[in-house]
Amino acid sequence: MAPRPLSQEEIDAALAELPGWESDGDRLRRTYSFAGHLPAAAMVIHVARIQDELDHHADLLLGYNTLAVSVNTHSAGGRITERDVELARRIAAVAPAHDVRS
Ligand SMILES: C[C@H](O)[C@H](O)[C@H]1CNC2=NC(N)=NC(=O)C2=N1
Repeated sequence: MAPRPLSQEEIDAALAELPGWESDGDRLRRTYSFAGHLPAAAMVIHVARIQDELDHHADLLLGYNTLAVSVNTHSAGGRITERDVELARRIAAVAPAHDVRS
């Protein structure tokens, strides 16, 4: 069964516990900055492992020292669900180990 889209109140409550993450209503987003390119690239691999574990996959855009993460739930028509919040929480939990600068 497809997960249920979250209400705006549920999204706001989730974002209150996810510093630096934001939403345009249809996606959860955050851009992380790192000390250089290799830390940013290593974060991609770490996020990819989490995504395969959760079977839930964000769009990732790797820059020189940045990684932009943007996620919604395809099976919910591109809306935000608890699966997106769970992925964001997992990413937020590992980010400090990658020398995030902002
Ligand atoms: C078959 C597989 O479980 C689905 O395609 C998964 C994979 N990753 C996914 N990722 C995202 N962001 N949304 C989905 O609905 C989704 N579905």
